[in-house]
Amino acid sequence: MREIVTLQIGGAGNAIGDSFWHVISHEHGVDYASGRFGGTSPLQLERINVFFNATASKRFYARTILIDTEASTIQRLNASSQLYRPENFVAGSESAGNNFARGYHTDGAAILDQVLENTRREVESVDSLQGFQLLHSIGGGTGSGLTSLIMEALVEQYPDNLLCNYVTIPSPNMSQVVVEPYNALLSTPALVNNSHLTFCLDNEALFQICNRNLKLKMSGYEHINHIVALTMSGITTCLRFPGQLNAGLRKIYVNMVPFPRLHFLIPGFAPLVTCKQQQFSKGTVSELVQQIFYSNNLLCAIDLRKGKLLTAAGIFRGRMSPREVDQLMTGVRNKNINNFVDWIPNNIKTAICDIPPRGLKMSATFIGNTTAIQTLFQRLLDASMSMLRRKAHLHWYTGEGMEEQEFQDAQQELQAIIDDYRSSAEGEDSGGGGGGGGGRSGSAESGEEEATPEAHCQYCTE
Ligand SMILES: Nc1nc2c(ncn2[C@@H]2O[C@H](COP(=O)(O)OP(=O)(O)OP(=O)(O)O)[C@@H](O)[C@H]2O)c(=O)[nH]1
Ligand SMILES: [Mg+2]
Repeated sequence: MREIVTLQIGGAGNAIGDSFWHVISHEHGVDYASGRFGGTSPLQLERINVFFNATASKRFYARTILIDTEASTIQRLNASSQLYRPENFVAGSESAGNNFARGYHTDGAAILDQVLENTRREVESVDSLQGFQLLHSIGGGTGSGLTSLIMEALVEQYPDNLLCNYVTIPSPNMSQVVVEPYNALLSTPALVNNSHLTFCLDNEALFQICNRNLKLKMSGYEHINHIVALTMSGITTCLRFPGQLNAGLRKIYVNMVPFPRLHFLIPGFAPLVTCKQQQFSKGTVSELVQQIFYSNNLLCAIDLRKGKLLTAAGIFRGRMSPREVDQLMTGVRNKNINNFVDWIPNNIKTAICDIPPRGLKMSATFIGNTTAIQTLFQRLLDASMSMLRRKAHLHWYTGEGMEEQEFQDAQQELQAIIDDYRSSAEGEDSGGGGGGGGGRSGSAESGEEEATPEAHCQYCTE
């Protein structure tokens, strides 16, 4: 079995991680509170070991390390579920206070050894590790600084395994902390140089999805995290259920990343509509295909039409015809040929899994590697540069041992990735080297389970 070890880091990383485990434990028939299997289909168990460990007493626990510089966030999770192994909680004594430097150099560094020790124990208990999945924000001090430190250590200790990051990107709509753009900027070098696959989860877009698409009254992150968890469940469908294209992290890497540096992926999800709107929808595969290419359904605040897709994938769930899905996806590419680079033929892939997510008859998850991501990076660069020019708030960082030069280096790295994406839109050599698309678009085998979606809405209580 090709197992994955998850590390959920900091406040956002742990909250999103918890939502993810909620969603996927249900899909695999495992009770979130007790960790006991109560499922009905052998398909739920066939690849459960990718994300869960089984105990001798037939209970399952999430193969995840829960990490934070402050204890309160992860203590709450410890109390809420037996899905988490008590030894896998790693907490420091004080939050990194929204400061990358404290996450990287002091408060975070103080718990690094324990993180690596717990990780080693999980790695040693599996048959054949495929990689790590790291969940974290880049706005917080722990999510940015400690994660960068952990990534450097993982790359050194496990050079043959892949690192996949699910990164929460800050938005002023969701957080008023002024130094978040600095933390995001300082996270760039580790993400560019050490991550193999980086899924960008932009709070700006998620805020809009809740307000505009779902008309939800927002208080806190609960709804946002649920949408993220549904999307992560979609992305990992092929890893967790048998017979799929992109059935491993490495396959996603090979199919989606044409050059090693250009590994920043934009996820999307459909349907993202209210129950009332759902009543007027025909509920067809064609609608899903249209929706996943709408910028309003992306978890990043970018406009797909302002760039070119290097690669794209659609992961469909529910009972549908693989032929129809393939034809519709190819149709989108043919109709919008100018929005796809012409130097990677067959750069759109599909996969189908019979088992729908809870509460839906059908769903589709999008993964896109698009040059339009420049606008997201430019937003982060501009936000940090306006403060950096005046050296505003810099003393919080230099006071913790950082040099001003580290900001300049990070800025250059962010500018370089913007330039790389820009030149690949123009068809020039991005300088990234290596990589390789390859593979024909394929569709998945059908599973056996009869879909039995429950009669409640994913997004509200209507
Ligand atoms: N999507 C989402 N974003 C969150 C959540 N919690 C915090 N954020 C965002 O994450 C950033 C703050 O990062 P946190 O993860 O709370 O910080 P941390 O990693 O714990 O770091 P410190 O608290 O500074 O030690 C801000 O941009 C918040 O808007 C969450 O549950 N979901
Ligand atoms: Mg925190």
